[in-house]
Amino acid sequence: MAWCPDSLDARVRSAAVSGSSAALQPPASARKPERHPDAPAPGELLGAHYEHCFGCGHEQPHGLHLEARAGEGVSLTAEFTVRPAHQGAPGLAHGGVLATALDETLGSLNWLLRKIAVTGRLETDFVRPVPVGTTLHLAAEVVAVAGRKIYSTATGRMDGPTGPVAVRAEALFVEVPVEHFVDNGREEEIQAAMKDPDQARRTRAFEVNP
Ligand SMILES: CCCCCCCC/C=C\CCCCCCCC(=O)SCCNC(=O)CCNC(=O)[C@H](O)C(C)(C)COP(=O)(O)OP(=O)(O)OC[C@H]1O[C@@H](n2cnc3c(N)ncnc32)[C@H](O)[C@@H]1OP(=O)(O)O
Repeated sequence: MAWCPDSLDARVRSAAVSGSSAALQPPASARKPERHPDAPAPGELLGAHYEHCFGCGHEQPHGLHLEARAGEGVSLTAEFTVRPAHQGAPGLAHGGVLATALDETLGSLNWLLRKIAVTGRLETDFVRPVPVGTTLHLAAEVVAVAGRKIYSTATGRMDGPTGPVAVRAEALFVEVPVEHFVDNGREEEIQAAMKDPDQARRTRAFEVNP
């Protein structure tokens, strides 16, 4: 089938109105997210939560090297440039890589709440093919919080921050204690992380600012 921008626009509209699965609908008891008073100011870079993270780690040579910047409220932006290593079809980004970029961007939001949380559910709409060399302009926000459950949404646009939507996602993150990582992570990396003073400082920030 020939590439047709009109039908793509229709799909963007339908993705925006079709809604997500019931598991991603906040319950009636959900409340508005509250930006933590110690969250980075709008415009500030958030920094990596772990230097070897595939999404944001500076010391991860195979990673996406996403850098998120705090926005107003509980929102942020990030940019991701699709490199040849990210291909699925020739010259096009792999969908799993795009989902990773969305997952990382959504995960970074939890810094603004000062909560440690992991992805429970991630639903992704792939709306336009994304060629290698494209810079995706990602924008994400937390829409609701219910107990440990954090509901958030993200879009990735092409040709600038107000360009056409290429991917979008809705997610449910679940807040976890630090023990989630200590108990489940491979011993080798956990020990190294515990010995790293920078990692200890980042982790402590969450523990002393509940
Ligand atoms: C010094 C060393 C320490 C280092 C510290 C490092 C700090 C790092 C800081 C930040 C790291 C952030 C990393 C970001 C990376 C990007 C984001 C990712 O890719 S994260 C990886 C992918 N995700 C997972 O690996 C989760 C695997 N899943 C689990 O571990 C569990 O299933 C978990 C925690 C999600 C839930 O398990 P439960 O036993 O704690 O809690 P339950 O009771 O099952 O769920 C709580 C509520 O959430 C709902 N829920 C859970 N999963 C759901 C799902 N899939 N769909 C819908 N609802 C779900 C449940 O229905 C329940 O709701 P009701 O309270 O009853 O209303």
